Amino acid sequence: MAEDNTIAAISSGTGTAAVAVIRVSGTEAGRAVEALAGRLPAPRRATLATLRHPVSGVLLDRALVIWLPGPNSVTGEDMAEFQVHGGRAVVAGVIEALLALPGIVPAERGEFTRRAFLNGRMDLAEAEGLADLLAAETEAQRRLAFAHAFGHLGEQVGRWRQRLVRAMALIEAGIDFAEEDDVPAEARALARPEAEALHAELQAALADRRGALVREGATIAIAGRPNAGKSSLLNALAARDVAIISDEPGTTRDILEVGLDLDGHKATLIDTAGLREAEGAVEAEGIRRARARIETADLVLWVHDVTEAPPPAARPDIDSSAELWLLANKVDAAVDAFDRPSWARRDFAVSAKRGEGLDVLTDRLRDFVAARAGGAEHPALIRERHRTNAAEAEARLAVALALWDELSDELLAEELRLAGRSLGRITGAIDTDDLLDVVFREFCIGK
Ligand SMILES: Nc1nc2c(ncn2[C@@H]2O[C@H](COP(=O)(O)OP(=O)(O)OP(=O)(O)O)[C@@H](O)[C@H]2O)c(=O)[nH]1
Ligand SMILES: [K+]
Ligand SMILES: [Mg+2]
Repeated sequence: MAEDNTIAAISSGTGTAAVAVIRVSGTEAGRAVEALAGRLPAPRRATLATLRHPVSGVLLDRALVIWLPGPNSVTGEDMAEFQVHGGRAVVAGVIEALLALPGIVPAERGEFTRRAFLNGRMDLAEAEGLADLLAAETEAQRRLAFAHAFGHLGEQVGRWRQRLVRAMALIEAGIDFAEEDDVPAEARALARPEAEALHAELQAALADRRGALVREGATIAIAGRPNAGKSSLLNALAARDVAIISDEPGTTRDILEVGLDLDGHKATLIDTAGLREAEGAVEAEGIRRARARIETADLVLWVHDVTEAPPPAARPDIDSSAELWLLANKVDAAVDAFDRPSWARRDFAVSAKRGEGLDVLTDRLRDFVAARAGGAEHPALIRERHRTNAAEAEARLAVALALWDELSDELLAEELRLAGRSLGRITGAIDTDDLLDVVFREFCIGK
């Protein structure tokens, strides 16, 4: 699929650097190299060249030039790469020179990757993984993104579609060759286990929430009564003076968020308004927001001021299915022993003010996030788009399985085909030709 324009852009980010990489992709890439460097170097060899402006002849830079003829290039098109000195004026001069050539335009955001996808150099999920790789901030994010950028989801979708194709092949065989004797009558019965297995696999993949946890990070909400020391804890864990702390109950109203990197795992720590009967409209709104945010958290740290009373025996009144940990705070001021109340999964004796117990807490937080996000195999569905398509396929299969004995062969095959289309959308490929291949390969119909 050839694009009309040849695109050019700096690929190494803006700002001064030792080296800047300028990439060109499209049919004019070769001519662009000739125009600036005076000749086309041997393919795939970094070659030192003097670059001049093609119109004015002005000297631009001495640079490494790499000529990458398609289709075996990242985009699938002819490409060229100029590694120039990374000054702003050098980069601007080379780009200006490139754009002065006919047929070369500035690349749009993501356009190199888009062309790579259109030319079949990568599937949609890989393109998304590449975007994640560029955005990765933590080690866990980098690993997941790397897997996805190099085919992890595509391979999984391929295996799912194979199951569908086998099931459809069996059913289609029943349709196309209904008159012939040597096609087993139980084709439909043979197809069902494939559909069931796929359905179960999709359900399991949809139940796996690790992708969002790694990409967006776990949300850890700090909750408790006013003045328990929630904001003090946020500041202590973030090692920054983020939240206002005071001895006045009801200090925090807005939700405050800080990002934590817990040994390579991303987490978002949230400070919330103290929960009580509000004394005014503003505090009431703060409490409403706090409750809403606590509801969706992956973990709730319930901070309790032990100088006031022992921790409550009854579960705090919050709407959340997340694990609740009890933080008995201000142990620097009171050290009475207490039994862990039954609602608390874990308890920690801490002093947000003096830092006592916070190392242990941080270690357990890291374990929590690592256990939730980790696992032998990387998660498959890590974006809402993946989930939507997989959920569509899962719903189609659920219908097909529920009505397996009632639907005609045609309708049953159609349901499965639609499930396959939903799966195909995940990688951006909806091919159907493989269907007949499987009929012949697996079923020996022509015999
Ligand atoms: N002695 C002692 N005092 C603490 C500790 N943690 C917090 N405090 C004090 O408790 C008071 C309230 O602290 P905050 O961090 O503002 O409490 P909060 O839970 O955020 O309060 P609200 O935002 O009003 O709900 C302040 O005077 C803190 O200095 C602690 O570990 N030990
Ligand atoms: K306070
Ligand atoms: Mg506060």
